[in-house]
Amino acid sequence: MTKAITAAQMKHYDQYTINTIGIPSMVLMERASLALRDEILKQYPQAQNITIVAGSGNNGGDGLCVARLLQIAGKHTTVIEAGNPNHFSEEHRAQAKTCDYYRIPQLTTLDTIDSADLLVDAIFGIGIDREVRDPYASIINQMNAASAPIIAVDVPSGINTDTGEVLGTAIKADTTVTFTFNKIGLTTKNGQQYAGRIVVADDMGTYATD
Ligand SMILES: NC(=O)C1=CN([C@@H]2O[C@H](COP(=O)(O)OP(=O)(O)OC[C@H]3O[C@@H](n4cnc5c(N)ncnc54)[C@H](O)[C@@H]3O)[C@@H](O)[C@H]2O)[C@H](O)CC1
Ligand SMILES: [K+]
Repeated sequence: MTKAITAAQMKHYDQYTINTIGIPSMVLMERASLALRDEILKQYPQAQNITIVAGSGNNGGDGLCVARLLQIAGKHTTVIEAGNPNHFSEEHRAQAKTCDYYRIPQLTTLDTIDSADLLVDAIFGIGIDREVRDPYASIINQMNAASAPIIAVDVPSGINTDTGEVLGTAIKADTTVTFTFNKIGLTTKNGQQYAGRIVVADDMGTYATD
């Protein structure tokens, strides 16, 4: 049984790694996204048109980062920015700038949700802290209704990381790639139902010993 932790424990490990050990957050983000890219290429090799739906934080930052990595790997990637640009995290902003150089479309329209071969859920990760409302709720519902499989980044958006409960509405993922350790919420019956196949990406550089 692999170890499972809470959002607070994960944040502690991340902050310790970044602020005490000194591995930059962007390095962790790149390494998390490389693990995510590898899982996507392994599990969905046929997917050519991949739409990444990004929230405003670092879960969205992972999404923008993997959009670039997948384009370099020969995929056609499109980002849908679901978050408020005024709330973009520093890392999210940096990843969006990189996507500009790689000419990756960053849209606010939703029609590529229905035409994609694969959807990447990068809306919310361990930072979710309240009920999901519009516009996110309707975007999540549209993603769940689409024909494409969904791979969730770290935690299916809308699922409480610690309890597995649905915060209003949540992504029903085929696969979830969660970073460093599994999350307690994804070991619950409900969490597993929404996470689908869980892959723990455990070598992305976070210093995680107590
Ligand atoms: N070592 C690692 O595991 C790393 C993980 N990374 C990724 O970072 C996210 C956590 O990022 P964070 O910015 O803290 O939060 P989120 O992106 O999950 O949430 C974004 C943002 O959304 C706001 N918010 C929360 N709940 C709601 C809601 N219901 N409605 C609207 N908005 C909401 C809140 O303000 C949050 O700030 C982690 O999951 C990984 O994907 C890093 O990449 C690096 C290493
Ligand atoms: K997510």
